[in-house]
Amino acid sequence: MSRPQLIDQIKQKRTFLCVGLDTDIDKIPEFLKSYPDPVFEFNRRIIDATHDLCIAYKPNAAFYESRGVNGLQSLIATYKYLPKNCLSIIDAKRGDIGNTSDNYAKAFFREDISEMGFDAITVTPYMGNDSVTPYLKYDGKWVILLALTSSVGSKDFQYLETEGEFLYEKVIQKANTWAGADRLMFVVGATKSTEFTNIRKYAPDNFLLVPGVGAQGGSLQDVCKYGMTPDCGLIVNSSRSIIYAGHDENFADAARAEALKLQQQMQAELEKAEII
Ligand SMILES: O=c1ccn([C@@H]2O[C@H](COP(=O)(O)O)[C@@H](O)[C@H]2O)c(=O)[nH]1
Repeated sequence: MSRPQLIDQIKQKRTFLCVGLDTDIDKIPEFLKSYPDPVFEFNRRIIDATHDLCIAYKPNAAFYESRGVNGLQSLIATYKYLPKNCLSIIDAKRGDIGNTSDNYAKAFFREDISEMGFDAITVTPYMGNDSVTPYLKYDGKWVILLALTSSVGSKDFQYLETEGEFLYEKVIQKANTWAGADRLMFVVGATKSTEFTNIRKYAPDNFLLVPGVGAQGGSLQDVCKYGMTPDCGLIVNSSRSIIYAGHDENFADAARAEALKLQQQMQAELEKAEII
């Protein structure tokens, strides 16, 4: 999905919500366990219940890889089921030397080889240019680089000062010399909303993938106040607060109700900023 298509989806659907598919087999309703692929069945019902309220889905690779071959089958089935008008993000947080990154890129971008052709992948920046460029070779695919994460541990490295700047500021500036805002996004945690004004100095046009609203307590309103651009520039993810909102046969309805609350708040923010 290109940048203009993404912006168009945000305006049409009046939302910039990403539903995180962090599907833990131990947390899904018991009645789904009789299905051949319970995790896929759970995801399928969540997607059916939310696709008009969001513009992206983000399966987190850890929840699938931890189940070995079965998990990979669930991930592939989920990828294939994702609506084409939603940005598909694999939250894999990969990063390694060039030839290894080439293979991570194949794993998640080359549908002809791996059966998965996600639109975007999250990547860690700390091994530098040659670890990131293999993902940028794929025209039309997005790299979403970790900049300032929602984690408490972000202070350990991302706030280290070097040449008068925080490391996360350097990451954003350097990475923006590798690709444009039509291919590169950054992860910035909603729990860091006070930093958004600063981040926009270095990333005025990039879309930001913002996790941390919902279970981690980040404020959607603050994220919008300090991080929104004339193109919206935000994809706000929520995983647990949506997908585990209900625990019985009605879990998909409960997920929809939570997604709807966020969509309505996002619509209000888009209207306030006169984007729609
Ligand atoms: O800084 C980061 C980067 C990634 N994540 C991921 O986003 C979701 C958040 O899930 P919630 O249930 O809404 O808290 C999850 O997949 C994380 O691995 C993040 O939280 N912070």
